[in-house]
Amino acid sequence: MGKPSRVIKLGGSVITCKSVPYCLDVQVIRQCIGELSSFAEGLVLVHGGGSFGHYEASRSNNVRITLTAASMQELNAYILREMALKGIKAFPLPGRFYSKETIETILDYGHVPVLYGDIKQNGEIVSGDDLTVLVAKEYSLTALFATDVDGVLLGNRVVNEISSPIKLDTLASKSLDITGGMQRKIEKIFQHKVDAVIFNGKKKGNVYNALHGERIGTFIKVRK
Ligand SMILES: Nc1ncnc2c1ncn2[C@@H]1O[C@H](COP(=O)(O)OP(=O)(O)OP(=O)(O)O)[C@@H](O)[C@H]1O
Ligand SMILES: C=C(C)CCOP(=O)(O)O
Repeated sequence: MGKPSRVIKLGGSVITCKSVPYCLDVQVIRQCIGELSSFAEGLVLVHGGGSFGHYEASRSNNVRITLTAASMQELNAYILREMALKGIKAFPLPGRFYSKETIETILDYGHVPVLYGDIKQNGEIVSGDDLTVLVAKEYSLTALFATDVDGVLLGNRVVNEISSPIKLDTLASKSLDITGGMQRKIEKIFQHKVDAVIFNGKKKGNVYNALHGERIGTFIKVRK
């Protein structure tokens, strides 16, 4: 069975303009997909919700669940098409259908599984952060998180390495986020005991460098 060799999440803050509803950062999406194309073999790609899923999930109306699911499907379809344009065989796996077996089957057929943050019928949100740490844990991989900041910031400076849970001074957010942002991401990484890298995915070369195993951004060292 195909086993993943790398897992990376392109955060919603990277692939969308997170403060503007339904706004894709097309140039950055193309740049990221171009950079990850050299690592397609064994790759698991996850993406977040940004101003698609977070926008719809934070509105209150009686079709919130429908629109949240639809917005994420729409964002995912865009990512899949851009991957296809680069010749990458990619196949969607909505977060609500996550299973290790499905990932391995998609890999067996020679596709890159593209998982994404999602909503279930009962309204429960499945965060792309959870999916990323689950895959990293299952296959003992380092979870790579591309965001729109250079790493974890403490007093305006990027922390190079974190080896115990920290409480962040949360930066004032200009955008909607219903899954807990950077603080929850770090908590989930420690809860699931996976190593992780948090870096700026908007900057050219960073997705390539992270997948290549270079030290960029913040390294979260959890495993002994
Ligand atoms: N101390 C901090 N260090 C770094 N980022 C922080 C901090 N406090 C808040 N943030 C915010 O965290 C954001 C990144 O986390 P967020 O979960 O929003 O990203 P994402 O995973 O790309 O988004 P999505 O959930 O849409 O996929 C940054 O945009 C930044 O403003
Ligand atoms: C808001 C929705 C539907 C997805 C959340 O996924 P995330 O952006 O990875 O936290």
